Amino acid sequence: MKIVTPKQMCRLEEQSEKLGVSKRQLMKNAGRKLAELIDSYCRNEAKLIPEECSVVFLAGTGNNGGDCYAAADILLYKGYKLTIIHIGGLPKTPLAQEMLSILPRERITFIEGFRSGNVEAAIEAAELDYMTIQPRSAETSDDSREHNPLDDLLIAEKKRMGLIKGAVVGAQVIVDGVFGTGFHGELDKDTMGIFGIGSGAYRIAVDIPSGGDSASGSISAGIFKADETMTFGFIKTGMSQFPLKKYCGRITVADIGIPQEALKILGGERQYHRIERNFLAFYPPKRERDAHKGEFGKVLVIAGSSSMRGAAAFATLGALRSGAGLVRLASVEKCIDTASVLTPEATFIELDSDDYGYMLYDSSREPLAEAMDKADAIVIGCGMGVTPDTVELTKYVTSTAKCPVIIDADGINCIVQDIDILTKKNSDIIITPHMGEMARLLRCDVPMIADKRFIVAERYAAQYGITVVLKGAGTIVADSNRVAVNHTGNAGMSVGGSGDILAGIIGAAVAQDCGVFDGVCAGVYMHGLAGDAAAARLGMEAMLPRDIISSLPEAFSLLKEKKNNMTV
Ligand SMILES: NC(=O)C1=CN([C@@H]2O[C@H](COP(=O)(O)OP(=O)(O)OC[C@H]3O[C@@H](n4cnc5c(N)ncnc54)[C@H](O)[C@@H]3O)[C@@H](O)[C@H]2O)[C@@H](O)CC1
Ligand SMILES: [K+]
Repeated sequence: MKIVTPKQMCRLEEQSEKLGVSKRQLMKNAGRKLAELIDSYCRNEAKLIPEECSVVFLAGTGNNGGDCYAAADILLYKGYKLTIIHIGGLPKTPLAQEMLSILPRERITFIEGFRSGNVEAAIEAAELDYMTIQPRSAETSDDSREHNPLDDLLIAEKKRMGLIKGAVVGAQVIVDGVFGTGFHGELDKDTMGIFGIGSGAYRIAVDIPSGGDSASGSISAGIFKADETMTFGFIKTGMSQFPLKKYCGRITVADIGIPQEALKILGGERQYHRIERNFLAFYPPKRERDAHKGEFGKVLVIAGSSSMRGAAAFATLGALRSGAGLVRLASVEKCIDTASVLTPEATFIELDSDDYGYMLYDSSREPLAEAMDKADAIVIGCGMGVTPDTVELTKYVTSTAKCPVIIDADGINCIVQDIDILTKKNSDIIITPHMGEMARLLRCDVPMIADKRFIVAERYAAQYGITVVLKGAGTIVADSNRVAVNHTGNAGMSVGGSGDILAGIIGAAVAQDCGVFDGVCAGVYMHGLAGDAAAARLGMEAMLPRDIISSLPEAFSLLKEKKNNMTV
């Protein structure tokens, strides 16, 4: 499924206008889809008739609010009880103003959900009064107090707040149309307060939950928490990322009539996708009845050290369980002893180690050169340690390999030591950092990466001409002109060892001639799908990385089922 950045969405809307579908029409269509969603929820899920349903729209000053007015126009004639709370002021965009102007004011309850300047002044004055004026003497009775006009304003303000609270608490549906793709910065306290009013209503966000950054997925404090988000045209990139994704609830994509032809405007730029069934049409490659092992790719895994033996075994098993024809593990003796018990199907190349159990460079070159020559994909780094020798080894591999190289874990830490590993490459390179490793690569803090996952992955991929797999919930795969986001996987996979398996699965997909970008996407998706199958069987708490491996057969069946049933 295609996803877009908010900027791309704006360009699509502009182009749509040029092609004859005006923004006004798009807003009307958005309103109609939103009204259909609300109507369907009330009738089919809440099992209520419109006359029993109170729908409260929280409408901001921009076009997101405009969508609410367009929806209200339709719901009103179906018989719904409607309240519109203006948040932040009255509409400012011409389209939203027009949509509001056609609503029959007498049939809708309108509430100002923002303070006027006078009220702000009254509150300030009251606070000042509270802080500076001495307590009145016992003889001064209330009757003798001078009438203060500010008191009237404060009473009116209390009443206004009471009205807002009453409307929200009594609603069956609350619709958040405060901010859409135009949001930036932080929510103000008033808006947060209104979002925070407790209510049993069904909460629908229009386009994106207000307070969310539709480009990056970062959020402001007090963001609207939706049960469902109806987004228009396409899912926005930020909605595929956490924390925003958590606040979207169920996501429905509404077709608002953007002409297919408008998409051509995005032709020359980076394309964004969600990885799903359609994306994996080529995967796994077909197995003919007379196929032999040589047809399904040879993966060379260079991994492990005497203190991290499991990592090498996991990467090897990940590759074997994902269809690779032949898998060779090059590692130190202790690691091979462990891996040969766990993965007898693999073959092994024993490399010399230093006194601490890490691979040595000089003596490894020759045996590796021969193995690299035969490989269709190389996985390097899992549990390898970072020493001057492993740095040299990684550089040697990327500068001489003739097939794609997947650099994981300590392989990435080696890049931190020597960027030549990426600049002097001889073939396609894929790096698979989690956010901590990416932060080390960029010499910055993890929160900086978390806030800008797309930008970071895209720019790093473009800068070095490589494929970046930025791991974490909503893993991003980026090369120089494409970005794909994964949605499979769960928190039970956040255990040491999961990443090694992913590197092996990607190695197998790439070795099976699936193409680098597509193969990487397939690997990321299958890893998550196997994790989901393991979590369903064992629970997120108890599952182990080895269960991801044992769930790979189920994941392949699930993928086949999805393809047969045409589900995502
Ligand atoms: N342009 C179009 O053709 C269409 C737009 N649509 C809707 O329009 C939305 C985008 O509308 P807008 O661009 O008007 O933007 P929004 O409605 O998201 O935001 C409106 C205003 O809020 C202000 N604002 C942003 N952050 C703020 C903050 N932290 N505190 C206070 N004010 C803040 C902005 O400056 C802007 O003036 C979409 O999300 C979608 O819902 C849909 O109607 C479909 C068609
Ligand atoms: K919204």
